[in-house]
Order: sequence, then C-alpha cells, then structure tokens
Amino acid sequence: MPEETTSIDYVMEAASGPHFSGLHLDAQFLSSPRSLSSSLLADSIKQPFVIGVSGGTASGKTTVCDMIIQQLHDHRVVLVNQDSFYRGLTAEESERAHEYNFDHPDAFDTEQMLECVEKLKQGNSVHLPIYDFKNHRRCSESFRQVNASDVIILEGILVFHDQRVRDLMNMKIFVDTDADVRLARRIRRDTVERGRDVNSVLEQYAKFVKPAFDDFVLPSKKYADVIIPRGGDNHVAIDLIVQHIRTKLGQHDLCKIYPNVYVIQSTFQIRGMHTLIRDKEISKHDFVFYSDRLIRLVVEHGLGHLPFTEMQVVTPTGSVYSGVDFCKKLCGVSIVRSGESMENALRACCKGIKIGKILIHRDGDNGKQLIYEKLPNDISERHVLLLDPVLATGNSANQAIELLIQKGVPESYIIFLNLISAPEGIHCVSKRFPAVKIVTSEIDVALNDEYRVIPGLGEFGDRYFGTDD
Ligand SMILES: Nc1ncnc2c1ncn2[C@@H]1O[C@H](COP(=O)(O)OP(=O)(O)O)[C@@H](O)[C@H]1O
Ligand SMILES: Nc1ccn([C@@H]2O[C@H](COP(=O)(O)O)[C@@H](O)[C@H]2O)c(=O)n1
Ligand SMILES: [Mg+2]
Repeated sequence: MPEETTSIDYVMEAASGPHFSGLHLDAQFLSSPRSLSSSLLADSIKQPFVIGVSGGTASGKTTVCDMIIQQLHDHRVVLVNQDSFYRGLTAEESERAHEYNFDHPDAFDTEQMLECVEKLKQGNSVHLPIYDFKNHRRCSESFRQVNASDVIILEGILVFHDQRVRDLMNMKIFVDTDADVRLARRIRRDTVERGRDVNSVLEQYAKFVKPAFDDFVLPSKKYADVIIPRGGDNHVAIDLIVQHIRTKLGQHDLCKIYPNVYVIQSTFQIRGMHTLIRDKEISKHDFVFYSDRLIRLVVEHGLGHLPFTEMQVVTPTGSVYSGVDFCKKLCGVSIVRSGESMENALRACCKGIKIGKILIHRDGDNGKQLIYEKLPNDISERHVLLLDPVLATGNSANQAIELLIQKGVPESYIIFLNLISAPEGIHCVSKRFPAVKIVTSEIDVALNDEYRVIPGLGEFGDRYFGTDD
C-alpha cells in the first residue's frame, strides 16, 4: 500500500457514510446461527417507517399521499388504502346500499388490515383486496400485490380509530379541509368516478357521512402528530413532512424503536475517527487521541439533553441577550475501568463536576456483580451522566442504573454516554429502563458468541490505558 494511503489524513478523507458502523453484513456472518438472534437482526436491520393519513372524506388524503410519495422519490414507498378492507356487500345488501353505513368502523375488516400492515412491517409482501365502489364489492378474482418497503403509508377515514392500528404507526397525519369544500369535491368525485347521482350523494352525506365524521373521524384527530390544513394545497406542510421522513429513514432503526436512543450526527470527521480507533494497527497515542475527540463529542451531545432555564445577560454593547443557563445539579458516574477514560472530557465541559465510580465485576458474561461504589451523598438530586465507552450486553449498564435508581436518582435523570453500542445492549437497557437516555456515536452490528461487539474495537480499557501488550 502506498504510504499516503495509510496516513491519517487519507483515512479521515476516505471515511464517509451515515452513522451506522462500518461492517457490512455479508452472507457468511448472516449464516452463522449463533452470531445473532434472527429476531434481533430483523429488528435492527429492517423497520419500515409507517405513516397513517386520516381525515374526512374528500379532504385530500389520497392527494397528499401521492404528493408525499412523489417527493420521497428515491425511497421505496407503498400506499395501503383502508378502502381495500371494506367488507363486500352481498347482492341483497347491494340492492339496499343506500341504507348501509359505509362510514362506520364496522364497515371495514380491521383485523385483516392489521394483519396486512403487520406482515408488511415484518418485511413480507401481501395481497390486498381490490374494492369496487360502484358495486360495493371486493373483486373476487384479483388482488393488488404490495411488496415490503422502506415506507408504508396507510390512508383512510378511520385509520386512527383502532388503537392497535395506531400503534403500528410512526407518524400520524390528519388532513383538515373545510366541510363545504369536502362536500363539493365528494359530489364531483362520486358522480364522475363512483357512478352516483347528486341526490344520492347528498342523502348519504346527511344520513351517514357527516354523523360518522362527527362521531368517529373528528375525535380521532387528537391522535395526529401533524395536522395539514388545506390538504394538497399546503406545500409547506408536505415539504416538512417529506423532510422529516427522510431524516427518520436515515436514522438507525433502533432510534425509531426507542425514542431515548440518540446517535450523534455523523460527519466525515466522526467516521474517520471511528475508522482510526477501530484499526488494530493504530498506535496507542493515536487511539487515545481520537477516542478523546469522539468522547468529547458524545459528552457535548449528552449535555444537550439536560434541562436549562432561560436567562438574559447584558452584552458589552449594552444590549440584552436572551439565552439559557446550564443545569447545575450534575454528576458524572464512571463504570470502572473504561468509563474513567471519559472523565476528562466531562471535566473539561463541566467545571468542577463531581464524579462517582461504580465497579462491576464481570463474572462470566451474564453474571455481573457490584464490587464497589462511591457516589456523592446528594446524588438523588442530580442529573447523572453515566460513562462507559462500550455498551455490549447491557448487563453492567443495567446494574449501574439499578444502583443509581436505588440511590434515589429518577430514571429520567440518567443519561448513559458511550462511544459504541451493540443493538443487544440497547435493547437490554431501553426495555428495562425506557426513560434512561442513551447517547452514542455509532451503533454496531451485533455481539458475537463471546459477547464482544462486532465490528467493535476490542477491549477499550486495555487499549486506552495501555495494558493490552
Ligand atoms: N387541493 C385540491 N384542489 C382541488 N381538488 C382537489 C384537491 N385535493 C383533492 N382534490 C380532489 O378532490 C377529490 C377528493 O380528493 P382525494 O385526495 O381523493 O380525497 P380523500 O382521499 O381524502 O377522499 C378528488 O377528486 C381530488 O382530485
Ligand atoms: N361502497 C362504498 C364505500 C365507501 N363509500 C364512501 O367512501 C368514503 C371513504 O373514501 P374517501 O376516499 O372519501 O376517504 C366514505 O365516506 C364512504 O361514505 C361509499 O360511498 N360507497
Ligand atoms: Mg381517498
């Protein structure tokens, strides 16, 4: 290899990409049965982003969905319409269709819809029924095949009605359009596309559509994360939504599952530093130098999650600057020994911060035993920054968190800072302590048979403190 290609500058420049760790899963790794449990792997690799779009009839739901799909452009997106799950009427019922309430939740086969969306979420393709609005029936011969995708949009008047359906959604949008505009559009659409006459549309609207809107659709608006006034005319709202979806798609799937997991925004610099500290050939000096830089970034990010109070100061120009005051009741707690490598960065950011210690003995890989702890007496009043550079199984972290909680620290006051997290560790900590925030700089692929993080960086403490010779 030519000399310049091994230089640090070269590595820093060549490193690129989002904040996932650098190991690409290859067939060999995936086929190793003990490398990683398959459900965990599925969780970590594929979690489509599910968007629910609701709103009154003819509010512009389908139009808004089409616009989102067009703008997302480079992502695989599928649209699932609640209409597909209308229960078909028998010939006899069809004769008296004007007496049937198509706007009541019972008009839909919600169980079937749930099953379809769950399958899509798990990465399977599904066959959706095709509904004919003219005959009020499902087409018996054909289905629409929908493949698993990055984004699933579920659209319909009552998609927020059932809690189980809502729970499948990562984002809920309500399209809010004036009732008179909706009625005018509905008359035009139903007469042109659905084989109705104006009188029947008005009669159905007064008898069923409006009352069901008031009873079921409008009350479900409260579940929306975003309300779009004026539907498809609201380009600003649609742009913002598309931008948000793009950001979410760029995030690690575990951040979608656990909202308290934060991966610092990746840059070429960060990727480059990770490339260096993971390299087994790097000198001890460089390992410490680049680890320190990364630790500092994680610490700064973690501090950003602390509460603040607003305050004003007067600048030398005599003007008032409206700013914020840092939270003062803080404490660092390092999990000995590798956590101690993060103390300097914390001290550099928080002048005079108290730092406690917890030592947990690793006895095998599941049995962890608390050996030593020294914590400030008033720790229960402090926000705690828990320090350990590598989150592997999550057992030590959980033990440390449990101790802090026993000492009276509220769960939501704990921020766990690390450089590298294994998905297993994130699952373990976040499931047990959902209010604890985890801030990391990269999420790696998995743990191996020996509970070591893959690709990881080996024994951090030994490499940092020079005891690996
Ligand atoms: N912003 C808009 N301006 C004019 N017509 C619209 C607009 N949005 C939707 N429409 C029309 O109104 C009708 C209902 O819109 P659609 O998106 O199908 O609503 P929904 O899916 O909520 O029932 C369609 O005929 C559509 O072309
Ligand atoms: N056979 C049917 C089935 C449904 N409807 C009406 O469709 C509306 C829902 O579709 P949108 O695109 O408007 O959301 C709903 O209000 C039903 O009244 C129908 O008329 N005939
Ligand atoms: Mg529609």
